Amino acid sequence: MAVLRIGFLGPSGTFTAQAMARFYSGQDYEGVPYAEIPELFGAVATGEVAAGVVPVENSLEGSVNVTLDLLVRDPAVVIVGEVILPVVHHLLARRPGRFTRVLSHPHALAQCRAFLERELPGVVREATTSTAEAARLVASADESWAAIGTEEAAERYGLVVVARAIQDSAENETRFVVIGREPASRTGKDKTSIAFSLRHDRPGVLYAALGEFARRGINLTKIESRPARRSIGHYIFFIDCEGHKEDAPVAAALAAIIKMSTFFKVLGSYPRWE
Ligand SMILES: O=C(O)C(=O)Cc1ccccc1
Repeated sequence: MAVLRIGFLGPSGTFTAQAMARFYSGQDYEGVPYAEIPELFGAVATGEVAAGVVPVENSLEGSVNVTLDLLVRDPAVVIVGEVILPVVHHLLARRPGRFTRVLSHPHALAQCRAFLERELPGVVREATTSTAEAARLVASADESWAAIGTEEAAERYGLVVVARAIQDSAENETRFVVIGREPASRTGKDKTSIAFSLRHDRPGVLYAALGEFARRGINLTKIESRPARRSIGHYIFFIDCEGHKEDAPVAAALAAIIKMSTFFKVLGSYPRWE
């Protein structure tokens, strides 16, 4: 049988690669790196890869907006799984010394803000598409450049760890989603993600929408609003709740919310990460 091809935010050595390894542990798969999240969604949509792993939210920095926007807009892609991982950042360089520039994914730079202000004041911060891409670039740049990333990236690109665990909070966690084309089957320990926009025609519509979950005793694990990419005042709400969309209480709550919405999409029902 052909090996399962799984796309991930690459190159090798990213946190997303760690998430993929956890999700697919024990399975025969080949990781296919993509430098950009939109490219990876495209590869899943066309079937170039069987599934893909992308970061979606971080406990310090919040959502990865591009992932949320693509989950809403891409009609071919659904969430089929999730992975939550602790994230530990290291400062990587060709050798210890004085640095003039530090490269990383914008979320990694933000998660290490206190360290950078304290230890590397005035050093230029440069955003890259991933932490491993930063390490890859630093490996062939001037010795005064450093990257923030994983230990795997240091090994892979021939860098050393010059400062360990530099993130602002020890509790830093990132949630990744696994995306595919076919919905995941029900396991009994599932979660459902939805996105919707509410009618503006009466007061209290968000309250009413939340009430559909509350009065059925359905636990919410996330709520967030994003601009609907129209004028100010138009939002898309993202809600994750416990249960599968085919469980009777969840199905009834979703049916009620559809009636209040101008836009509604189930992003996926999938096994909860425990
Ligand atoms: O760049 C990476 O390594 C990623 O996988 C994205 C990311 C960046 C920062 C924290 C968690 C995930």
